[in-house]
Amino acid sequence: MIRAHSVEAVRAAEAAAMARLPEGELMSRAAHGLAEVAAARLADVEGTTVVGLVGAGDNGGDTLYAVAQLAESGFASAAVLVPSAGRSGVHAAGLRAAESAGALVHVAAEDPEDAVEAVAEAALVLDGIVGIGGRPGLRPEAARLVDAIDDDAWVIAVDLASGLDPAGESGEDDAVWADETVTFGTPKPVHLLPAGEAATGRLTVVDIGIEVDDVPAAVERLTWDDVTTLWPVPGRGDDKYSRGVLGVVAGSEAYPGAAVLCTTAAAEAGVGMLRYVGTPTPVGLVHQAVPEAVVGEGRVQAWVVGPGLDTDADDERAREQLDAARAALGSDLPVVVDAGGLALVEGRRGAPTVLTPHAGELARLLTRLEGRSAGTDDGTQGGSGATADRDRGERPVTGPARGAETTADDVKADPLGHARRLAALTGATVLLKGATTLVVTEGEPVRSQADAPSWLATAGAGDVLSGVIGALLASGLAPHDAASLGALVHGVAADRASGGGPLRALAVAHGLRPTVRDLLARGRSAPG
Ligand SMILES: NC(=O)C1=CN([C@@H]2O[C@H](COP(=O)(O)OP(=O)(O)OC[C@H]3O[C@@H](n4cnc5c(N)ncnc54)[C@H](O)[C@@H]3O)[C@@H](O)[C@H]2O)[C@@H](O)CC1
Ligand SMILES: Nc1ncnc2c1ncn2[C@@H]1O[C@H](COP(=O)(O)OP(=O)(O)O)[C@@H](O)[C@H]1O
Ligand SMILES: [K+]
Repeated sequence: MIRAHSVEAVRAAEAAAMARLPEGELMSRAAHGLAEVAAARLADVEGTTVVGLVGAGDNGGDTLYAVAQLAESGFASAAVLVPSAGRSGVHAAGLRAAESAGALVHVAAEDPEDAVEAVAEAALVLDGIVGIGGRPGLRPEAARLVDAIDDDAWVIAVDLASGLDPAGESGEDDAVWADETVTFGTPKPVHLLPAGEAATGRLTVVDIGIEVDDVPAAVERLTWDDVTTLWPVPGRGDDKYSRGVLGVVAGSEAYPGAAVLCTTAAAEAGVGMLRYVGTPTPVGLVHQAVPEAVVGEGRVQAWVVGPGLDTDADDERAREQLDAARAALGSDLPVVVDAGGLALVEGRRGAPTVLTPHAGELARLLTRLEGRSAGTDDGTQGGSGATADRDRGERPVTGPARGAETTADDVKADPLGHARRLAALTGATVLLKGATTLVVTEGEPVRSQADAPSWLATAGAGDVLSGVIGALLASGLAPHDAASLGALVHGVAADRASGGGPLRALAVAHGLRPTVRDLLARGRSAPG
């Protein structure tokens, strides 16, 4: 698992490390690690000129020492001092080190043209304008220098790309766009969250000796190794029931294919048994595509409700199916709610729940639930779960924008904030789909998965995802683990099925079995 820590946690760990290490040791380790990465990249880029953009804080200090080391190693190195205070505005000892190593120094406040020219000539740029002490955005004098960076230059962000919000909460257009980020001690939230991930580029973590293993993470990302630990593997004593039965209420006369995609995915993910509830056309298709599935209601350990569900359909079979969907939502069983099922969510359930909206669905659901919470309804889910919620006195629905409309663009501008709002409103695990998929559960570190190729943005891919997560929930995984592990394996299966080319959702579903097999085999062959 990759764990990112908040700025506060990093500062506390840094203070603890500084108390037991000689003065300047942490910065020296950071600068050394940075210079080593830069030297390795210089072997690959055309040209050998390195320019460090140096801001007022310790991020600029790291950069000055790295420029010094690169100059000593024989690279044509320069520092461009960004602050309006010029020389006196940057890390003094770092500046002395850079100058005595032979690096050129350009002071933007004294000769802006000369500074811009120096930046434009660099084959490799170290962005040391601001790090974890930075506020989002770039000041005009910094932006001018950043604009001068050559398109072909390799840009290494020092700790994080300047201009980004270190917490990754607010997006920022005015930031350095790095090819690569060299960060110190531990990743920061911005590196893993949609607001900063693209501008971060490749991420390298340099160990500087700060200790954060026991500190709760702010953001987590599951890696392939986690599949070995988390994936439910049957044992000798298991049977199909003990492994978990999944009920799927999906598909409709309007969207029958969703039922095939969802049940195929659950079967490919290795669920113990599948029950399917639907209308005649998808029932026929599921019979053909997934002969393992048993049609009709019965005892299950978890439900998937919603892929391809047509909540406007009004014939008798459709009404029966919608009744089954509402009963699942009103039950005390774990449920994955996707697509059409989201329209049936009335607020808190008293049982484990994973909501899997994309940005538009999340916006619609928030608008509806927050509109309701502005009125008299207490927002709890109908059925037996609602009674249980009220009896336990769960808190009423609250939200910052009660009654206001939320749009898909609002969600895209602040995915994490909106996913958190829906999680707070419903008590559910919210999986917000996108290039980076977020999994938010109150009281848990946010999980962020970015395993899939852009080709996965194709119709039906979400139906497959809900089937995988349903299979994991039925086997007993907690919603937070089921959702994030499901997103990881779905993304890896998509990547393998794509191989750099077009993808269809059914291929992702069929890729699940070999993907899980290979990820588990990888764990078995790993040393230790
Ligand atoms: N915390 C740690 O464990 C370590 C930190 N180190 C480095 O120290 C950095 C943090 O240093 P600081 O706390 O000095 O903070 P920064 O260097 O990140 O930035 C603070 C300075 O930048 C200015 N500033 C803030 N936002 C700005 C903006 N948008 N445009 C222009 N200027 C802006 C502030 O006025 C302040 O002078 C880390 O990112 C890392 O690079 C390393 O030296 C090693 C260890
Ligand atoms: N740009 C992208 N890169 C990678 N994955 C993406 C991208 N855009 C969407 N996805 C993924 O593709 C899937 C699309 O699901 P969804 O929008 O529900 O489609 P559908 O409703 O047609 O099944 C989700 O798993 C989502 O995370
Ligand atoms: K930086």
